[in-house]
Amino acid sequence: MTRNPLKAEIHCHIEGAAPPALAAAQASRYGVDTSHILRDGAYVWSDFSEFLVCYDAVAALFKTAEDYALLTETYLNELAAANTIYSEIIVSPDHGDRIGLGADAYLAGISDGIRAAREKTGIEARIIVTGERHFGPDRVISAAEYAARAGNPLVTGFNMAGEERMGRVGDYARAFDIARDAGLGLTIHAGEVCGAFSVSDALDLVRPSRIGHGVRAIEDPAVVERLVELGTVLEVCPGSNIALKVFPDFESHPLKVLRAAGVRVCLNSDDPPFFHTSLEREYEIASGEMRLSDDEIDAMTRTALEAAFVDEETRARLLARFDAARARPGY
Ligand SMILES: Nc1ncnc2[nH]cnc12
Ligand SMILES: [Zn+2]
Repeated sequence: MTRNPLKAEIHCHIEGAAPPALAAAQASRYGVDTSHILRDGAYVWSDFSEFLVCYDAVAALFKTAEDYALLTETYLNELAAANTIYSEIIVSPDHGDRIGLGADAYLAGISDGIRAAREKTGIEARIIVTGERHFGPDRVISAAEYAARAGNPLVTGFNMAGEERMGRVGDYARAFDIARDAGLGLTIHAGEVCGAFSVSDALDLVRPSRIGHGVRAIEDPAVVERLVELGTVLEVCPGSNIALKVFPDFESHPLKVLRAAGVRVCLNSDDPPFFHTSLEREYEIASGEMRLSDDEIDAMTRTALEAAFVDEETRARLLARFDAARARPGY
């Protein structure tokens, strides 16, 4: 019998988790033509720029707080069914604004979805507010200001996603200062589309405890060394990296090498249906294609829980649940 380990993830974009069937249902409800982004039950894009366009078009199909509650609960229930005990969801108040819903209702819907899933399944989840880099520094700063004053106990972190090739990290550093001053955990997409310089810029100018992807640090041993010294956690998303052609195949993906070098890494799904993956599938890839042992995989789950943006009492509870499961005979 194959193992069904306990799982955790700290990097998944909420709109990126929309199953194509749900997006299609939303489109027909609102009378939106999706033939350019959705074909034969799959999202249509061919490179990173097109992926971002497709992502924004899918996001625009969710228009009310109830839509967002449904999307969030659907995703978390699916994670819980795959033995997942913790999830961090990346959300963009800009998307709430762009559809005219407003950031407050957007966040309220997502929070309702989290509470509903927790009640049904026991899964714990938190929200990371993100700025979208391709919307420019002013919007990213506004997103940080919004996160800082949200006053929502589920909002525990700040991120920057989007087009990594736009501007330099320094252009956005002020947003991270605002989020840091508000006590939010910091993470940033870097070293995904751009090379190791982007990771060192992030370390210098943002000083995050985690980096989204970060895998192209592998191109510069000095940057890998810095990640080890600082204990920065890389939120690695192998299926995403292969789908976006950051690396040609799982064989050449650097997860294993980074791990062996002492970098703290964990497994994540990023935008699962866009990349034909799921968190469950990422765990299968780690053990199958990447030949990581059960202990190595469990160590990555533990790293995700150690790096989670939660209060210490919640972290202790999650780690106790994880350790108790591992101690059971036959785990
Ligand atoms: N993989 C990714 N990289 C950057 N921004 C994103 N937004 C959603 N998915 C993303
Ligand atoms: Zn991401």
